[in-house]
Amino acid sequence: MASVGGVVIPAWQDQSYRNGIGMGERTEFLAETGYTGDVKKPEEQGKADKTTRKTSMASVVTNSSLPGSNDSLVDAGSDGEEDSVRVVVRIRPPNDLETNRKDKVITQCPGQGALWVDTSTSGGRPKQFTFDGVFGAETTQYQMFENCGIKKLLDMALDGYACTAFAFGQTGSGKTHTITGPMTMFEDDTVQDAEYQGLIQRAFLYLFDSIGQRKRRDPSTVYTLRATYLEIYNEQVKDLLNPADRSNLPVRWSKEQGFYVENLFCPEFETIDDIMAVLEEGMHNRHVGSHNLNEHSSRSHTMLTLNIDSEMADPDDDSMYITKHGKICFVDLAGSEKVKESKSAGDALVETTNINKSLLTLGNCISALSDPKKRGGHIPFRDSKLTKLLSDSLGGTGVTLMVACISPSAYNGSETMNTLRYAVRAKRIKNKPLVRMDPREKLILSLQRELKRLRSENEYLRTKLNFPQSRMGMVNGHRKEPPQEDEAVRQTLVRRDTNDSDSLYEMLQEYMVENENLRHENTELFTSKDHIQREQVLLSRENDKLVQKLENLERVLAASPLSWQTSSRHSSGHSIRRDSGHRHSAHSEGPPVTMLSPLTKSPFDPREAKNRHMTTWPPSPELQPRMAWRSTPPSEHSKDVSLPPVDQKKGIPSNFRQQQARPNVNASFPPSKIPTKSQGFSKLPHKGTEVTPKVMEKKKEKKASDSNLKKRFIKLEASGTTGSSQKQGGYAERFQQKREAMGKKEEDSTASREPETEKEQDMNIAWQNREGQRDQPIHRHDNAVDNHTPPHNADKQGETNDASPRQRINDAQFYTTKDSDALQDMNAKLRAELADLEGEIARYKHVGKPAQGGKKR
Ligand SMILES: Nc1ncnc2c1ncn2[C@@H]1O[C@H](COP(=O)(O)OP(=O)(O)OP(=O)(O)O)[C@@H](O)[C@H]1O
Repeated sequence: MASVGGVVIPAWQDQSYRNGIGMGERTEFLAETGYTGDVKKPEEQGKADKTTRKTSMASVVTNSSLPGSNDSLVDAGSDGEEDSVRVVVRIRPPNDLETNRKDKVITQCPGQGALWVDTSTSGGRPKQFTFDGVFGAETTQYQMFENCGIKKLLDMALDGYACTAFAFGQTGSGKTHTITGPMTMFEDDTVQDAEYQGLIQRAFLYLFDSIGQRKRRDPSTVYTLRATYLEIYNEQVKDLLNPADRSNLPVRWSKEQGFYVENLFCPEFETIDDIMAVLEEGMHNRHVGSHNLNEHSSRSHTMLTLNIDSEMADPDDDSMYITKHGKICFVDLAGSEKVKESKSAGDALVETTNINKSLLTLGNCISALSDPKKRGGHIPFRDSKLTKLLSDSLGGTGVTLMVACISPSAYNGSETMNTLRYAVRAKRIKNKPLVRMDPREKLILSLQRELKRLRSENEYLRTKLNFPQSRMGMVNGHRKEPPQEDEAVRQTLVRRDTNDSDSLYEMLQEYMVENENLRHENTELFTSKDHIQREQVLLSRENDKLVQKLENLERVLAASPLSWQTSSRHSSGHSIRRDSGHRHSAHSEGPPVTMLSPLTKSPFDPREAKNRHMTTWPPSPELQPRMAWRSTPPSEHSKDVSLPPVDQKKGIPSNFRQQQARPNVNASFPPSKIPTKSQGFSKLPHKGTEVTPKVMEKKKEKKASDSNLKKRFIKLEASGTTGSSQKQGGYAERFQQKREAMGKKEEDSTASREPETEKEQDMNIAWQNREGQRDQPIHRHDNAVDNHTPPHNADKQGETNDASPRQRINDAQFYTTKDSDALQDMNAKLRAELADLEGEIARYKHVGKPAQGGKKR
């Protein structure tokens, strides 16, 4: 970007030809013309620079985002970004007539897109304009092509956009010279100097060169070029490539194409010579006349359109081919003329009237389109064939470059001002460029992309929720074709004849059905995930309560003489003391339940999920010992299960409960899987090991004062009426012995159980950390539980359940059915444990009551 004189031009024109005056000359010019109105002080200019730079930068960003093969593919099917019509001005050199008259030159171009026009001769004040580029009288055809922005348009046409370059201005201002080169080039075969070639010929060369480069980059891309050449003469459309048929071709409208000319001859060409021949043919056939202002005056508007179809493999899916229909249209408008100046008469007068009429309509359309208030309203495109055919280029989905051609002479001052006013308005017109594709193909492409995204989302959710993998291509629960076949069919269909609309329609339907199914399935998965989260939070909470209750009971029992008494009754010799090793479930013949303390905090507490990051099986090392009782990973339980039907009321899979249920809890407790001391349990600082005989004694003393149980124990002790106490001595004595024995055992165990390996140390540290978290107040989770909101979501301020799908997927990784399995199992285990303890207590009550009441047999 460069900035001179308060005007900034976009980068694509920065190296443009400068044929204007510098800053010094500017002052001189303004002084000469007596103009002071718009002169800015240097500091004001700085501000203006910044403002303009901002706008221009935005424009550059828009420009650069549009072309480019991959970007445009991404944009296909979606609304394009708004893009202003580009307007450049070209000033022709004074002609012989003007030179002879010694007309005053009223135009100056200081560079950077600025144009000053001295209208003092017609009583006006000097005017300042800014365009996307201003090209002075010395500008060569080459410089014009390189810098006006046409190259950008050609690139975009190759990318599938509809592009239009047109020249407008008064008669004799140099439109034809700019678009095709001087008319004499086509009349006199001797004048074939490449130097005079206009934008069209240079564009042809550029296109062939670009296509060659693109083909080298991607040999699979196929380009097809076709051309049409028409003129609008006296409001009638004529085919310049089919001069034999001089009939008036109808202009029609269709939803897909917009306005188009019916029955136009549209030859395909493959070489640069062919297309040059097309141009020459058209130039020979167009209506040209002569009048006072121009010896070779165009009496019609001409349109040369190059259709560029490109078929290429979809970069996202090799089997899919995309056909884009880009085009570049060169429009050489007939010039407006004042009849009294041109002295037209007869047929020429009719021509002039028609030309002026259509140009007036064009002007009205431009005015309406440039006015934000009128833009959404009626635009009078239908008032002329010219505006009908230019409707897509103006305010449509095309990309447009306008070259305003003007004379430097003061004699043509008012015409020049008219042209420039239209140019200023045209600059305000916004288009929304879109890649042109077959609508069905475009839909297929967008459906394919959505399908791909939904599939990966579906697979991801299934993995995270531990559901069986989906079978791709399911339609209403039934596969239509195996995947390979599906691909082959798709490929065949895509490489179809364009008329094969049935195949396309079928394919479209299949994609739509599959996408719909996937969307539905994904919604169900998300719902399931939410319910799993809620279930887990509730389960975890219940587990905590159970553990708490269990601990209380155990502590009471451990501190009571009953523990000794009861354990002594068990032939197995297992103590209910947790650290004594094992304890049989009261209700099963299964292996003994492992120590309770490691479970006092749910290892799968979803409320800690954020810190855990346990997303795969097997779980993280610190969790493995506590999960070792599982003989098989949960995924194996559900490996062959298809996606469970969803309970509509609850929104969770109807067999979700069954999946989680463990009919025989102990059946999944193989003894071999019980964690041993060598697995790092002996050092775990659970409450059992913390309760040393001394502590227990203190606790016992404290609790004894207010515990009914203790009162009963005391009575029992005093009476010494129990069978066991009679057999083995007094309660207090036995209890003391037991405590001593246990304390010794624990000391031995602690001394001999220094961590042996690094892994074991890590596990112990991990466990200690977990135990540390355990002491955190539980109520920090309760809000989340009560609100039925996953706690980690609740932590985030202002975040609700309508998070984006991606966010929801990310959340899902912490809530798997593995976690639910573990929580369910633990719950069952804790309940069994509790029942066991309650059984113990009941037994005690049974034993204690007779002693109390003196009725025991
Ligand atoms: N930039 C230029 N450099 C040199 N000569 C030019 C330039 N522009 C125009 N001319 C000459 O001026 C004359 C008129 O130009 P041209 O025919 O292109 O005008 P026009 O705008 O197409 O007019 P009309 O609307 O009547 O067709 C031609 O002889 C042409 O060669």
